Amino acid sequence: MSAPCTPYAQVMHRQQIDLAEAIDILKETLPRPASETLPLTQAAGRVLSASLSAKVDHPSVDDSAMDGIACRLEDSQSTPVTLKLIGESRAGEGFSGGVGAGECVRIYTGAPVPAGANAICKVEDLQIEGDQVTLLHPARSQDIRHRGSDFQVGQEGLQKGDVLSPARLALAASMGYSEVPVYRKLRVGILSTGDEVIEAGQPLQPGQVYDSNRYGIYALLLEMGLEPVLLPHATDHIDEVKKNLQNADLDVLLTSGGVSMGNYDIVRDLLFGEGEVKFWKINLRPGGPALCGLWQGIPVLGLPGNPVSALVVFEVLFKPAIFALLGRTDAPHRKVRARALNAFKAVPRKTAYWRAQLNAQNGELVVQDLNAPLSNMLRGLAHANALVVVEPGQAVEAGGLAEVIWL
Ligand SMILES: Nc1nc2c(c(=O)[nH]1)N[C@H]1C(S)=C(S)[C@@H](COP(=O)(O)OP(=O)(O)OC[C@H]3O[C@@H](n4cnc5c(N)ncnc54)[C@H](O)[C@@H]3O)O[C@H]1N2
Ligand code: MOO
Repeated sequence: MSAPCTPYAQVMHRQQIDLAEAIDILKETLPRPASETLPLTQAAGRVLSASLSAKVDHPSVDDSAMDGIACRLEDSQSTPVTLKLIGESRAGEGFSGGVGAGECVRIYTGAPVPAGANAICKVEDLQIEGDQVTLLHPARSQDIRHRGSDFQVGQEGLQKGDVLSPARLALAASMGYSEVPVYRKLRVGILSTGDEVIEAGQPLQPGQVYDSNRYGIYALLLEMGLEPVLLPHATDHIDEVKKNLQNADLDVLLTSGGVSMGNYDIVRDLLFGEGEVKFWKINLRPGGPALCGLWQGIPVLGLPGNPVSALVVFEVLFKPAIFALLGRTDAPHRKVRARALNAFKAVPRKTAYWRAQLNAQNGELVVQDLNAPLSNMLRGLAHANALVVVEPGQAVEAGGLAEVIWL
């Protein structure tokens, strides 16, 4: 096979950029998703595309926090005291009369507090005989939940960019919404390349490698609430890549492999030759050769083929860019400082992300290397729950404090 032309040659010495700049450029390259309105049962995990204000007060009336009786506070402070039972207030159906001096009304949790009453005594503190109710302990005004004390009409309860967690979906319902505006899921294509890369489960010849990237990327996309579209794997021929992209109807394309300095790095050649390159190469280890651009109007992020590089670039570049694009109100990563149980090396001119285990030990966070430093060593990443971030020239010594992304 003859080597493909390499138009990258003119730019192979282009300056590398920092990760923060790459995140910004990628975000600007990605399309902002449209909104859609979904019923609450279909909106779990989606991102709100507009803020939601309460349509009602909650609670909608002053109601009881306890099953018991409602009475006047002033009648019930020196106990035991006996009051006259004059009626009942049930949740959904209040007592229409008022509570006067020496009187009380049976009440249940969530039922409206009748006019005249301003305290509740719970049933465990009562002796009830016919219409005579003896309070063994004083009634409490704190057991009344006031109208609008959770939220009031017009109050903003959820913000544009909030991810709809179970509790947020429940809040949307209690604010009066049966459907919510959310961003559409971006359709993200996954295309792995490489003559030596074969489908998992097939017999492996020497020199071949199973396509692990497509499954790691697929799961990461699902985890982020995006729609993965698995495209057929392409060998190292630009025409095959183009054929596999036909009619794919994608918002974004993630490729794996073919972005480095080899003669057969065809994703690089496709973007330099027929597309538009936004950036190529980041001051990052692993994942330095990552490439971003447009091909036929589709934003493309070219992930390096090395399995750890592909997944780490997704985590530290693609994920923050998507969060920024959607204006998500949560952070893409939890960042902590932890005591290093071993040294973590710095890499010249590059920010390094070392795969590690983060744990709590004797009241502090500690972090330990997984002894799988190379970017083909998936075993390390698979057992990591953290990435230790080491800036150039700032190696972390054993016993020192490390910056850690908690995965
Ligand atoms: N002369 C240079 N060579 C390399 C450089 C460099 O700067 N100068 N960078 C190295 C770095 S860093 C990385 S990372 C890789 C990235 O290479 P590519 O993105 O071009 O990927 P490939 O060459 O196609 O593959 C690299 C490696 O990964 C394996 N691979 C590829 N696809 C998959 C897959 N889907 N699942 C599992 N494994 C995969 C492939 O067999 C290779 O072993 O370039 C370095 N070289
Ligand atoms: O992206 Mo590479 O990991 O630095 O081998």
